[in-house]
Amino acid sequence: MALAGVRVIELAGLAPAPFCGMILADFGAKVIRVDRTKFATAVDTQARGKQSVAINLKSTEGVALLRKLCVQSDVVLEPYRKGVMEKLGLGPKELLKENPCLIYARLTGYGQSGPYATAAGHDINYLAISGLLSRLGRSGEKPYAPLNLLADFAGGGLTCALGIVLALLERTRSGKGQVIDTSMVEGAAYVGSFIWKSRRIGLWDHPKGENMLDSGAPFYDTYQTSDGKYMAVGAIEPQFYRQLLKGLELDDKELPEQMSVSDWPELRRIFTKCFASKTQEDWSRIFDGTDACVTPVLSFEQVSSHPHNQERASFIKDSSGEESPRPAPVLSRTPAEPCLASDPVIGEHTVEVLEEYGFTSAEINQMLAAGVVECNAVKAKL
Ligand SMILES: C[C@H](CCC[C@@H](C)[C@H]1CC[C@H]2[C@@H]3[C@H](O)C[C@@H]4C[C@H](O)CC[C@]4(C)[C@H]3C[C@H](O)[C@]12C)C(=O)SCCNC(=O)CCNC(=O)[C@H](O)C(C)(C)COP(=O)(O)OP(=O)(O)OC[C@H]1O[C@@H](n2cnc3c(N)ncnc32)[C@H](O)[C@@H]1OP(=O)(O)O
Repeated sequence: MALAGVRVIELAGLAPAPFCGMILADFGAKVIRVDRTKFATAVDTQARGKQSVAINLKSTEGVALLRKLCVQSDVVLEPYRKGVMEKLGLGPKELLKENPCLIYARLTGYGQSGPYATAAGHDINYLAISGLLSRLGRSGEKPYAPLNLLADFAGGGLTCALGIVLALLERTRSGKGQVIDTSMVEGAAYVGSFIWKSRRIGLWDHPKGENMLDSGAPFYDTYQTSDGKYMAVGAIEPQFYRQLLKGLELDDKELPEQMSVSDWPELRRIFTKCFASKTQEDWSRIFDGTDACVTPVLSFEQVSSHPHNQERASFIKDSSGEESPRPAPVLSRTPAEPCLASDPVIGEHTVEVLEEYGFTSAEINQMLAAGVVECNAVKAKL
C-alpha cells in the first residue's frame, strides 16, 4: 500500500483527527492511537485499522514514553486546543529536536494563531467563520450546516491528511520534518475556493438559495416522488436539460426558458408535479441510461445494493457486519486495503506496541504497575 512503513502516532480526538488517522491507516500506515487511561470507551468511531495504546499523559513517565514513541515515528497527529501539547512538554520544539524528521500535524478549528486560537468550537462554528455557512441553506431560511461534513472532515481531516502526505513527499528530498498547522476554518474555506473564485462570473449574485447551484434553479434540485422518496436533478447544460424534459414528457415549447430566473418558481412547480406522479423506481427506470443527470437519492439502506455501487464494491462490510464506504480514491497498483477487523478497544495494543518500539517486558510491567500505561483485553468489547 502507498503508505506502508509510515508510523503515525495519533492522539485521540473527537472526529476530524480520527478521520485523518483512518485515511492514513486505510492506505497502509501503521497508526497508533494514544488513548487516555481509565476511559471505558473510545469516542473514535473511525478507528479502522488502528492500534490503541493507553498512556496517562498527566504523568512525567507518560510524557517521556510518548516522546520516545515519537522519536521512532514519522508523524504525530494532535487534535487538542492550542497550547495543550506545549503544556505537556510535547510541543513541536521538543519533539522535532529529538526527531528532526518528524512530521508534526496539528488539527484545530481556528489554527495556531489569531484571537480565536484557544477557543473551543465545533464544525458549525468553523464553517461560520469560513464564510461558507452564510451561503448554505434555502432561500429565506436561516443558514444550515450540512451535517458536520465540511469543516470537520473536508476542511479538517482530509486537508490534514493531504498536508501529511505532502510533508512526507517533501521529506524524501530534504530529509526534514515540519509542522503542519491545519485550521478547519481555512480548510473549509479552501474547499470552497470555487465559490469564491466563481463570484466574478455572477454565479452567486443572488441571495442564498436563489442561485443556480444552491437550490435556486429548478433544474438543480431534489424532487419528491409518489412513494415519498426523492430524485436528484442536475440538468444544467442545454443538451442534458433537453433529456430531462424528454424523461418528464414535457414539451419545451410550452415551458418558460431554462435560464429565465424570474420563471424558475413556475418551472419548479411543474417539475414538482411531474415527479410526484411516479415512484423513485419508475423515475430511475426512465432516466437510467440517459444523459438527463437525474439520479435517485439513495438512503444508507439502498446504497450498497445499487447496481453501480455494487459493481464497484464501493461499500465494504467489516467482520461485525457493519457497512461503510471503502477508501477513496482507488490507486491502480497500490490500492488501500481497509482492515475488516473490529475497532480496537482502549489500550488493546499497549504491550504489543511498546514491545515493537523496543521496550523490555520489565519496563512495560513497571509502567503498567505504576498506571502510566494501561492494557485492556479485547473481552472489554463484549
Ligand atoms: C461536531 C463535531 C463533534 C462531534 C463529536 C461527537 C461524535 C462526540 C461528542 C461527544 C461524544 C459522546 C460522549 O463522549 C459520551 C459517550 C462517550 C463514550 O465513550 C462513547 C459514546 C458517547 C455517547 C460519545 C459519542 C460521540 O463520540 C460523541 C457524541 C466536531 O466539530 S469535532 C471538532 C472539535 N474541535 C476540534 O477538534 C478542534 C481542536 N480541539 C479543540 O479545540 C478542543 O480539543 C475541544 C474539541 C474544544 C475540546 O476541548 P477540551 O477542553 O475538552 O480539550 P483540550 O483543551 O483540547 O484539552 C485536552 C485535555 O486532555 C488532556 N489529555 C489528552 N490526552 C491525554 C492522555 N492520554 N492522558 C491524560 N490527559 C490527556 C490534555 O492534557 C488536556 O488537558 P488540560 O485541559 O488539563 O490541558
